[in-house]
Amino acid sequence: RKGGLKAKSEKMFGLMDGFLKNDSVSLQKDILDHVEFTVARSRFNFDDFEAYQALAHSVRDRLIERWHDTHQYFKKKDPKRIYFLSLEFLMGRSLTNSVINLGIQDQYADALTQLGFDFEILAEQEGDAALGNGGLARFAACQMDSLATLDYPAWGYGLRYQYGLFRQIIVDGFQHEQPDFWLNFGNPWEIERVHVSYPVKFYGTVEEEVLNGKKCKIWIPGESVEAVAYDNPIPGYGTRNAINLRLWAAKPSDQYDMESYTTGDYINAIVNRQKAETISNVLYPDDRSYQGKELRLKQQYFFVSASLQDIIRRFKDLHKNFDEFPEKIALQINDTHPSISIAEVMRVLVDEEHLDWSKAWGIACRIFSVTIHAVQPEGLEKIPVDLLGSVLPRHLEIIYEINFRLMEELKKSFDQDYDRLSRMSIIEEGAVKSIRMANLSLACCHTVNGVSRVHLETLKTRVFKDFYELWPQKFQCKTNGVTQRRWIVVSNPSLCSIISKWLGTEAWIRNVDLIAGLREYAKDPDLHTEWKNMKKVNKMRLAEYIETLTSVKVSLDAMFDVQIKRIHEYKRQLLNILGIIHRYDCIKNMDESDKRRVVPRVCIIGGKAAPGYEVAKKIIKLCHAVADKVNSDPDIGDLLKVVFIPDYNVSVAELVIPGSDLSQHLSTAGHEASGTGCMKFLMNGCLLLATADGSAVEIAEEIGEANMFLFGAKVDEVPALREKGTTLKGSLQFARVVRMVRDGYFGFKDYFKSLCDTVEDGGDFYLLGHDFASYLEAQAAADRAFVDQEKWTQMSILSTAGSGKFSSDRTIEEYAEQSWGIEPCKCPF
Ligand SMILES: [N-]=[N+]=N[C@]1([C@H](N)O)O[C@H](CO)[C@@H](O)[C@H](O)[C@H]1O
Repeated sequence: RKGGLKAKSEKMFGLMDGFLKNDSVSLQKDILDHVEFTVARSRFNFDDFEAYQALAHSVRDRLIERWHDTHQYFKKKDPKRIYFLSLEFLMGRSLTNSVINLGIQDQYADALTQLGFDFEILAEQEGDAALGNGGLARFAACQMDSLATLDYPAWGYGLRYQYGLFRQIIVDGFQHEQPDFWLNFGNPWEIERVHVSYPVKFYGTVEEEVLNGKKCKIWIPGESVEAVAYDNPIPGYGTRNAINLRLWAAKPSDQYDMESYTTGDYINAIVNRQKAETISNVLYPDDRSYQGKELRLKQQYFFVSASLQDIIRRFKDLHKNFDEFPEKIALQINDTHPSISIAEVMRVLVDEEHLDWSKAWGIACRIFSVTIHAVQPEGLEKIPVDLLGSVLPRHLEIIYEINFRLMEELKKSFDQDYDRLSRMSIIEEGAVKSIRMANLSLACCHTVNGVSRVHLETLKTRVFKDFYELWPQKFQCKTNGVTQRRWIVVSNPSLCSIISKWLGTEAWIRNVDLIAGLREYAKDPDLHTEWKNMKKVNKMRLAEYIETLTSVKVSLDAMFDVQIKRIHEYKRQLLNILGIIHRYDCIKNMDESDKRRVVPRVCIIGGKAAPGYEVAKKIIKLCHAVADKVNSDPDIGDLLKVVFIPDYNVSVAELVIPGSDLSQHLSTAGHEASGTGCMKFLMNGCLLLATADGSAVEIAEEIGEANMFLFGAKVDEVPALREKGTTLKGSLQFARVVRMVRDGYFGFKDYFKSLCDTVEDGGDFYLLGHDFASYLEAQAAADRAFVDQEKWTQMSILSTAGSGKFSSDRTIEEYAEQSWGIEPCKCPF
């Protein structure tokens, strides 16, 4: 059989005429072949979208080629693998990133030119894969790019939502949500693996029976759904490695309950089967946490069960003994969303592989690690016991057993300290008895990661204080990072060329610490000229986009001041808008000579509000109401323009960030676990105006506080300030601008009343009033700096030069060395 197989593969290899060719002519041939044979259009008559589809399929061929070679090699070397489980992946577009990482962008650009097409125009045909909400989801995507580029043997696992994050439509300044039919015209970047599918069980009961003299539990499920794999090759940059992001879609299981058919209840059977498919239908659109939604729990267990069945099958292909499991597998769960996987591993090892409990638990504790993205305890997931008991009865039993043994262990250290025991319990007593998924994760995971140094301190001293005092060794900091491939090379090619030119190498794209080499040229006038021109080119592109979308004409000489992120009270977009009202009010009361000294601004805000988040939706409306007033006021002209960019997503970020001069990160200190948008702006030489919160603290250490504009209460000052409550008075300017909104200066007086109430009369939980004065000072400092364009350009260059730490490559290397214990496994050919 071995001989036969060997002969067969030699024959196969013989037939294969080597690797796909990437010269322009070969690419032209492949693209036209896909027009005719994949898109099935005549090669003499096809439109831009069909050209894009054909182009995408020709790129996909090259991804698949590397995907195969990489996985053949992983199989051969059998290294320890990292499996990254995330309920969300915000991938964005794939075309440009793929051809750049494959290293064949120029060849494709030439091939298309020969065929009479423009690469950039075809790239615009692609829709975003928006399978996530915000930072946590994009963090997962950046991680995958770095895992591939650094040649780590890694897999990503998630859900293939039929509908991605809703499209944001703005009507009369109000947000409306539209479903995101992202799969309508197919998805060339995925490969449906009909042969890779697993049954996933739900509901039912748990029976006990004796097997070989040992009592064991049998779960009799009530429903079964089929999980089918869709593979998305993730190419590394400057390497042949291409790893896999395997997303699961729910299909009706092929088990026919003949019962219903015989009774002619056919329709019902079909409806039930369709119900099964809904599990992977839609992404929950809220960046905050979810308490007790049945479908959400089913989504979490669905992808966890399918992923673990797939992981264990792959392990068993090469290994017989589960003692080797922790040597070969590391499991990273992205926040607590996949933490039901801990109970699932215990169920499989104990109930199906018949390992005894402590052996199984020992294995679980050696394979799992978790990244926590939330800061506030109320942001931590809890699942009602009744719900879990109904959907996953055996898992509830297992979690009770885990908790029982945890409590027994804790009693050894904290015998009478019942408050601590109840705080650390995985089971939360109370009105709604619930499972604390974070406590389950902390009880099992060998490593618990915070996403910035400030965040980890908050987890150690507040959120998980009890667990930190018991297991300090588990708590590690892995400050987030973003990939410079997408956030410089793909989205800002002119900056990419400048950096490579002045560093005299492109090696920084794989080894970003080299970017610090720009520091020595920070005052170089030639670099300043090129740098300013690069920013101008990107600002022109952004200005055109703004005019097309909102018909607002903006001046390129103005400072482009940007705040783009999910709309949330703690991110304080309202502080930005109240600052704009103050600026508007000041200009209105200026005489012409004063106006000549005003630094013109274009204030750009963008972001989606969770559909049910009324306060956030009011903030979006207020932004539009202020924009309508300011932009139509002849006294203001180009001194101030306000623009809300609708439907903010990864592709919009790739256009806005390179064209930004100043970006705002205004979270009340202690509320932003990290923030990753700030890192993308930093890489693109955009100056930061920020509170000392999350990763902004580490950014200030890397570039120097003098190269950014910090303001506001510090993390350790906030609790005391909140104590002050009503006595805490905002500045006069603050009271004035809130009054203008409350009095209906921008209209919608009644509608904005509750919004004003959130920041006045002692209700100002996020301290907008307290921080307003220092916020205006920081804004004034930014104005003064912007006037001195050489100073500003120097600060901009030093921002990019100091951004190396915030590459997801550094983040991944830390996870690999300190958490996962994995080594690179580079595909040789
Ligand atoms: N969920 N969650 N958490 C977040 C973001 N909202 O997605 O994760 C992001 C990624 O870790 C953080 O940057 C951000 O501060 C934090 O709020």
